Amino acid sequence: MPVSAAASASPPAPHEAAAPAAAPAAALAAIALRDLRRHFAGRGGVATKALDGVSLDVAAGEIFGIVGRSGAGKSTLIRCVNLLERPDSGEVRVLGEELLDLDGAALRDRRRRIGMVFQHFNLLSSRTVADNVGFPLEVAGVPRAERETRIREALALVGLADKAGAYPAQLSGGQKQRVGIARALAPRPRILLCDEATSALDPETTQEILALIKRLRDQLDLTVLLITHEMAVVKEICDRVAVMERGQVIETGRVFDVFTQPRHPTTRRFIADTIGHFIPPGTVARLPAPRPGEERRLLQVLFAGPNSTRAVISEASRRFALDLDIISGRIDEIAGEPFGLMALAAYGAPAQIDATTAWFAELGLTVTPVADPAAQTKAEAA
Ligand SMILES: Nc1ncnc2c1ncn2[C@@H]1O[C@H](COP(=O)(O)OP(=O)(O)OP(=O)(O)O)[C@@H](O)[C@H]1O
Repeated sequence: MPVSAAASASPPAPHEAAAPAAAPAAALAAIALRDLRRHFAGRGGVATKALDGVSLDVAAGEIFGIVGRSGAGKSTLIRCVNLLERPDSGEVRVLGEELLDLDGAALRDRRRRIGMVFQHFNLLSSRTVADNVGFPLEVAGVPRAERETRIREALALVGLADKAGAYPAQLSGGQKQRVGIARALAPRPRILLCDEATSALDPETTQEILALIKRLRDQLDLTVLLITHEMAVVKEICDRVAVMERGQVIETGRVFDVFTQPRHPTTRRFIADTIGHFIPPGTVARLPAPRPGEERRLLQVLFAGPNSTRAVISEASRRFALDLDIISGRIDEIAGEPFGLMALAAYGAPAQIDATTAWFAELGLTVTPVADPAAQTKAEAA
């Protein structure tokens, strides 16, 4: 079925967040999933809905992350893309072709365009690095001379040209994962699926492997779909992200937009875990008390884009006749774009503080109230 015809007949992927311009048209999607459902029979006859109507488009050349807690359905979803897992219903279009319509030799052939990298590397311990990398080629019947060329090529791509004769037990975790990636690349795929590829690695090695995946995407023009339970991985390398919960995609969009303007409470929790605690409680304890008739409110302000915060804060103090103390602040980067996170203590009449937060929102700043421990203690005493 031609992709464009199929795309016009299918519903678009739901929950697409801001910046629709960044979302691919289904016709350009390297991977287009529509309404995927996969139920597993559970104990006592209660079915687990591992996938409960998932639709997604992954554009050619992008790194797309799927994030979710354990049991959200991520593994089931990624395994549906190469039909290691067959959905009960839905559509799995990869590189313009419906895979569910294929079987036998045709399906095996199309799967060679989809490489897969695993959390625990899945290397054969009795084989050398070169023989592990060449394994999928051997299975596909690629002649020896061609195999050797491709093995050399794949090992060079991951920086392990000198380890061809080593055995997996002689390698570090990061090197084993590089072998896993070389094995996925040996058949020269167009798509790379990464199933928690860095979850078994320490933070430094994780950074190295993520940088490698990004470089390979650029160098080979790959499309990468990765699943992870860590928003930090998404923040590091993904262009777009989908957040999954209980078999459904609950939010999707450009990584920068999802981080700076999360809409779903689960996404907010994921992001809070990544950005970390922001207002040190000791600092709050040392803040002055509000004057009579005034209120003290703690606010977290996230800003992205052109507004200079310093100018915004002094302007707000003048406009709304209130004091704004900066408690802490930092600049971070998501997908190469800077954003700032600041904690403020606002002192003034409640109506003026409300007007200030409304004005900040109008300027495109994301304002989140933070519980004031002093106010809580007072309320408890009353
Ligand atoms: N083969 C299976 N048989 C029965 N239930 C399954 C099977 N595979 C997955 N499930 C169930 O489907 C749900 C989704 O599982 P899945 O592994 O896709 O989630 P996940 O987000 O990848 O979680 P994890 O990171 O823990 O693997 C879970 O409740 C899981 O127990």
